Amino acid sequence: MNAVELTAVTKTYGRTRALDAVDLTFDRGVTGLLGPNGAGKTTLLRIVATSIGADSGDVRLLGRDPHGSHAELTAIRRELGYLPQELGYPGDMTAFGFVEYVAVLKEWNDRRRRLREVRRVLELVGLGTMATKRVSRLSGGQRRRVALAQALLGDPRILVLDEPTTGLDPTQRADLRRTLSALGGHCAVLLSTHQTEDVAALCERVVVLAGGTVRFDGTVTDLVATAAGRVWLCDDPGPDALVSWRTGTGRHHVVGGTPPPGAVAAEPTLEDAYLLMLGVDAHDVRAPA
Ligand SMILES: Nc1ncnc2c1ncn2[C@@H]1O[C@H](COP(=O)(O)OP(=O)(O)OP(=O)(O)O)[C@@H](O)[C@H]1O
Repeated sequence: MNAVELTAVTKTYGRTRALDAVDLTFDRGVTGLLGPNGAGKTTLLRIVATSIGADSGDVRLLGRDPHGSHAELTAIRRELGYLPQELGYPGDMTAFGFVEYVAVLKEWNDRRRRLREVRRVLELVGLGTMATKRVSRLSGGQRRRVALAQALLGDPRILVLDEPTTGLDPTQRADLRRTLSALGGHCAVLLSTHQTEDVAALCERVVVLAGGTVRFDGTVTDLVATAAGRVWLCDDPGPDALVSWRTGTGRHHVVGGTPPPGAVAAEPTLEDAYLLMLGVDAHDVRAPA
């Protein structure tokens, strides 16, 4: 049994088909979800987080049906952590107060165990010394880490993170990568991001979504390999490049098209492979509802 099993999952908002017959399974390990704006990433994550239901198809989480009984849904949610794209903070709570509030909602009824767990997750995200600060007085990156802390309560078996690195500085991103890679040893970590370098640095597996369908599902190495021989460094922008730009060294990084004279083959990055796979207009490709 995989921790997450999605079969022919479809979700439509009005005339927009956000997900179109998606089949995916996730188990232990860190999976990165890439895709342009409007690809369906948040919709997919919200379905896995039991925040919304699919219109059709089958969703199994830890072998259970989230649309089954209330008891089944509660059992799933006890083992699930979710960091939404945006999180509101009620009132003028401290970091500790906010995470404890979520712990109460998650039915951590034993006060001593609850306080210990809140301290543990705040330490885990590096906010141990900030616990008594009001959330409204924290920086954007610190607030994002408070949001992450609540997702880590109870050491979940499924961890759903929607753009977790937004607002984090490089040191905090490195810390987050260390935390998530450790969690991936026993937990299905599913994260969406626009940062291909985070996926390249952290994820064993990458899923590319566009127009509500899965365009790629495999290892980062396999996705990068699809760009082999299609990326160059040269003095001029490529005449028919998919995309090219002048780098800090003064040479042009050219992705796709025919190599200009004097071009030297460059080692492709995950971002190059992603751009080549989707093309520049991928966000316009959408199945009609
Ligand atoms: N509540 C909603 N009502 C109407 N349309 C929605 C709603 N939520 C999402 N959509 C539409 O569904 C499609 C998929 O949206 P979704 O937020 O899942 O994409 P995404 O890949 O997460 O995008 P982004 O990278 O911009 O966050 C988009 O066309 C979006 O406009």
